[in-house]
Amino acid sequence: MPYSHKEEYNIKITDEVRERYKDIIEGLGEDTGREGLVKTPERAAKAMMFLTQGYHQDAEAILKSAMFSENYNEMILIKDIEIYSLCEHHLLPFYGKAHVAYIPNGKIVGLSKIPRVVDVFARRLQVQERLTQEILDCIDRTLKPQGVAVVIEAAHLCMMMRGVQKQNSVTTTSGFRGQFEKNETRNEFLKLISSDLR
Ligand SMILES: Nc1nc2c(ncn2[C@@H]2O[C@H](COP(=O)(O)OP(=O)(O)OP(=O)(O)O)[C@@H](O)[C@H]2O)c(=O)[nH]1
Ligand SMILES: [Zn+2]
Repeated sequence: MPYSHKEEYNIKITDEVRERYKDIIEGLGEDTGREGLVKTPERAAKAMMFLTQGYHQDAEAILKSAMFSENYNEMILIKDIEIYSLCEHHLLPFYGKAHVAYIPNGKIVGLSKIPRVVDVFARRLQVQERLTQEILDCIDRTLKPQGVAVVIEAAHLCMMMRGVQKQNSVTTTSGFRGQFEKNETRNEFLKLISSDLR
């Protein structure tokens, strides 16, 4: 069966990334011919393609695919969304939780679409601040809610395995728009994300 344009593109890029990984592994002094490493450049290329697939995904379209008119004017909070991203400085993972809330303005969105949007932006080379902002902007622009809030708490392997080697530090970033710029709403959101209720 002939490959589609997208599949052909993916195969070409994976081939190129595989060859670069081979160079890197050999540059580190390893033998890419030994049994355990023969398929490693290919596996690593596929893993990296998976971890950066967000470049080829459209977060706005994901939200638009499940927007429904609904007269609900309270906060909707999806908390503890696990995130795995790659720090753009060291290409090492950072991981943790995202908490996303919005107050609708006539439209709600299918619940699963929020974590999907989080993944689209997490699966790119990132800094935590931009990841937070991109999720916030996308929901604000597409859903046009009365307010939106995003908090991300994450541990960075580049600060744990190397560099300053701090094992327990957690970085928190946040963004608030519309109603969440008011202290009362923001505090309600912050209280809800700190509760253990599931
Ligand atoms: N603001 C921000 N910085 C990040 C993030 N991920 C990694 N970094 C930081 O990016 C910085 C890069 O600084 P450099 O001095 O160029 O790199 P480096 O010599 O490897 O720095 P050290 O990690 O301190 O050893 C480091 O301070 C990292 O901690 C992130 O998501 N946001
Ligand atoms: Zn880093």
